Amino acid sequence: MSFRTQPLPPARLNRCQLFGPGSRESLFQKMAKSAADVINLDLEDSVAPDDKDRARKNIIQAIGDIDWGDKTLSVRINGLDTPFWYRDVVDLLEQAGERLDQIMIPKAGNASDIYAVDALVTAVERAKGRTKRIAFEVIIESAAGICHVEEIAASSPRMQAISLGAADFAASMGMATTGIGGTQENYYMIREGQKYWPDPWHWAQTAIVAACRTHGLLPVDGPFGDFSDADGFVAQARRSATLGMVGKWAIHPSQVALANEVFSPSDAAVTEAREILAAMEKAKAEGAGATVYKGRLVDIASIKQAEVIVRQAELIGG
Ligand SMILES: CCC(=O)SCCNC(=O)CCNC(=O)[C@H](O)C(C)(C)COP(=O)(O)OP(=O)(O)OC[C@H]1O[C@@H](n2cnc3c(N)ncnc32)[C@H](O)[C@@H]1OP(=O)(O)O
Ligand SMILES: O=CC(=O)O
Ligand SMILES: [Mg+2]
Repeated sequence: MSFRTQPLPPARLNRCQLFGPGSRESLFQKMAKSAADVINLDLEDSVAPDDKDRARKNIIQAIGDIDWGDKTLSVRINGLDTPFWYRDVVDLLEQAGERLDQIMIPKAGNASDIYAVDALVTAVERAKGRTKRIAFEVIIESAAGICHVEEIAASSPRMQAISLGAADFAASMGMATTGIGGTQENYYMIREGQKYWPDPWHWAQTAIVAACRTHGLLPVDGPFGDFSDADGFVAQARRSATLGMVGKWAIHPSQVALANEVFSPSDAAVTEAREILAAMEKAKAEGAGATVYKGRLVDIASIKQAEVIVRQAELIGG
C-alpha cells in the first residue's frame, strides 16, 4: 500500500468514442448529432495516404464550423513512424479553433513518443498564443506500447485517456487472427469435451486499466470490428466495464447506443451502491468498520467500490 492517494481520472463522460474518417466530411454533422460522449475525427488509418492533406483541411474547417455541443472533440493524428504526424500537429494547432479538446496519439511505444508530441504541441500553442491546453489520449496497440504502458500513462500532464487498439495490437503481437476484438475462433480451451472461448484481450486490458488508474487517466476499450454483431459488441463491452474501463469506441453509429447502455450504471446498480453507502454510514455511526448488506459482507473497501458507481451516475446526471 502506497502513502500516495490514487488520483481520480478527469471528471467527464467517456462512454462512447465515435470515429469517422477525416476524408468523409459528409459524416461529420451526423457524428456531431450522435449520442457519443467523444468524437474522434481520424487522420490515421481510415484515411488513405493520398487523402491526408484533404482530410486535414476538412477537419480543421469542421472543428470551427460544426456545433459539437458538449462533446469532447478529439483528432487522431498519424503515428510517429510516418511522415504525416508533424504536419497534423502543426496545422491543427495553427489553424483549428479553440473548440478542439484533444489529440489522440496512435501506436505509442514509450514515454518519449508522448514527450516528442508534447514538445511540438507546446511550441505551437505558445507561438500562436492558444489559451486552451490541448489534452492527449493515447492508443496502446503494439508490443512496445503494452510493455511501456505505465511510463506512457505517466508521460505528460496532458494525458487524459488510454485506449486498447485491438487491430494493430494483434498485428504487432503476431496474433494469428484478422478479427478486431471479441473472441477468436482458435482461442479456446476444452473441458469434458466442451469448448469455451476465453477473452484474448484480457491481459492487455487489465494492464491498461492498472496504468490508467495509477496515474488518474480514463481506460477505454477500442474498436469492435464486426458492427453487425451487436451481441458480440455488448459482451466485450460488459467485460471491459467489469474490468474497470469507462467506455468503448464505436466504428459505426449502430454501436453508440450499445456502448452508452453498457457504460451507464443501471438504476438497480446505483440504488444498490447508494444503499451500501447508507449501510456503511450507519455502521460507522455505531463504531463498526464492517456490516452485512443483503446477507453479504460490506466494509470500508465497499464504500470505494460503491462510490465508483455513484460518481459515474452523477456524471450522467442520475
Ligand atoms: C480498426 C482500427 C481503427 O483504427 S478503427 C478507427 C478508424 N476507423 C474509422 O474511423 C471508421 C469509421 N466508420 C466508417 O468509416 C463507416 O461507418 C464504415 C464502417 C465504413 C461503414 O460506412 P457505411 O457503409 O456508410 O455505413 P452504413 O451504410 O451502414 O451507414 C448507415 C448510416 O450511418 C452513417 N454513418 C456511417 N458511418 C458513420 C460514422 N462513423 N459516424 C456517423 N455516421 C455514420 C451513414 O452515412 C448512413 O447514414 P444515412 O442513414 O445514409 O443518413
Ligand atoms: O487503432 C485501433 C486499432 O484497433 O488498431
Ligand atoms: Mg490502430
